[in-house]
Amino acid sequence: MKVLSVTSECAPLVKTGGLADVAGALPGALGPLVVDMRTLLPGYPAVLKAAKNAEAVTEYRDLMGGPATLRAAKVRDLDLLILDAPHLFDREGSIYLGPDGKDWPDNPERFAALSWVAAEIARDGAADWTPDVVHCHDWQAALAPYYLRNSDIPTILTIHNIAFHGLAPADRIGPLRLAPEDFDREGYEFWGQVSALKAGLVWATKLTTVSPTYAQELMREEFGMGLDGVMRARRADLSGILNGIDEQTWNPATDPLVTTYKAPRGKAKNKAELRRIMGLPESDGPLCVVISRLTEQKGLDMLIDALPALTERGGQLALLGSGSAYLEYAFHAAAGQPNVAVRIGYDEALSHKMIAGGDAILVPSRFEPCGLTQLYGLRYGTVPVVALTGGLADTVINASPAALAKGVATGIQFYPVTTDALSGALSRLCDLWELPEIWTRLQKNGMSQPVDWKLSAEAYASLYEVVKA
Ligand SMILES: Nc1ncnc2c1ncn2[C@@H]1O[C@H](COP(=O)(O)OP(=O)(O)O[C@H]2O[C@H](CO)[C@@H](O)[C@H](O)[C@H]2O)[C@@H](O)[C@H]1O
Repeated sequence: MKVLSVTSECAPLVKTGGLADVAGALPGALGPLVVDMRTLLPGYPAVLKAAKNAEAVTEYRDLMGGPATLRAAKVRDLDLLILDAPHLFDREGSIYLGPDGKDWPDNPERFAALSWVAAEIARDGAADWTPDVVHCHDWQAALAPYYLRNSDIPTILTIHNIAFHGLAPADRIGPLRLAPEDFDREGYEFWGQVSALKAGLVWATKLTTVSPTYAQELMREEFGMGLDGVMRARRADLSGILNGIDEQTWNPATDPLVTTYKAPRGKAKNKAELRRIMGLPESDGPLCVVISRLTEQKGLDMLIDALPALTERGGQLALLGSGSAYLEYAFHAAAGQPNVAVRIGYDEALSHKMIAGGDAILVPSRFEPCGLTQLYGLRYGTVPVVALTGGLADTVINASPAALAKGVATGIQFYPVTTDALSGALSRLCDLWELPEIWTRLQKNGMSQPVDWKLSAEAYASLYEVVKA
């Protein structure tokens, strides 16, 4: 089975969020299932630098406004096809945002070009390789199923986050190589604009998202971001396949970035080190960590108001994140308290030290397609405190009296997703922290819960067989 994975980011080469982790881990997870996956990725400067010996395999004279070259390279264990299009991708800084912090104005063209080339590879092959299935991720790759609409090549679109639609004004229909007759409610039109994501949702052979609960939520108005009707119409083709984590990178027993451990007591050194790095004093309460993009989705504005429920019981917070100016400012201000430490920025190495050194990890998201940091938390014996939504609902077993009695709980869930309920969850956390036997049980249960890719890779491999048949 040959599968072309089409993505705008891929760890460890280029990452802004969880999409990169998934795109980077899938090929390795699918290898043992005899799936030959190649990854089509934009030729950002960091990618071309990492793939210095990339070989040119196809030239395009005019790809959305300039010439481009498709290059093939192997970087670490990833088989890459890199779209080297300097007019679209040779830019320093963020891969999606210009220096003004706003989307690059030509983002629609940049990722339409990626999708167009995916369709070309699917039709004509590249480097003596032709995929059986095209697996697209998020809006950046969602035009590929549309460009392949008149072929019998099967496509899968995975929704990592339905909040991002890839909208463009209607006057871009021509430049984006779209057929004007499909600009309607049944097609890629969304309230008078072009929606790349909707095109994929309508034309892909199958749709997936990254947890079973989010698959159900997407069909509801509260979560569908205006596309719940499309999701309901495609209900029969939609499934939820839970993300796993890459255990080569995230394993407390082998992680080179932390003092390694196999049992919860091994966390003590990491906790002391984390306190030192973050400048936090000794304290009796639980040390909670957050590693997150700072956006509305992640619900961290509620955490600012709920913090007293933690700090008044001796608890501490260490937060690493970046994003909205308002939240960055609010957390800076919160860091004035002695038991709160905040790092604004993106720091992969620190994120490992935080997961290893924290007692608990907080993920109070308003919606969460899957969520990866709670999975890291489980693996590292860092008890997750999560909102009851999406993949957070599917991956954590709430410490209810019944689950505690049975000895199966792995964390704390709260609902509704409000400041009061989050405060309540932080109080429960402090209660459980004061019961060391139960606390250690939670940690051990989490550490032994499978969070790797095995089952999910099998689910993707079966889906590839279904669409290919
Ligand atoms: N400041 C920082 N420094 C270092 N590392 C940082 C960081 N901020 C975030 N990260 C890392 O980025 C990743 C974020 O992944 P998540 O799944 O939590 O959310 P995201 O919303 O980006 O992903 C979307 O796609 C993924 C993948 O499908 C879904 O799990 C998720 O629900 C969906 O919203 C994690 O690996 C995290 O450690």
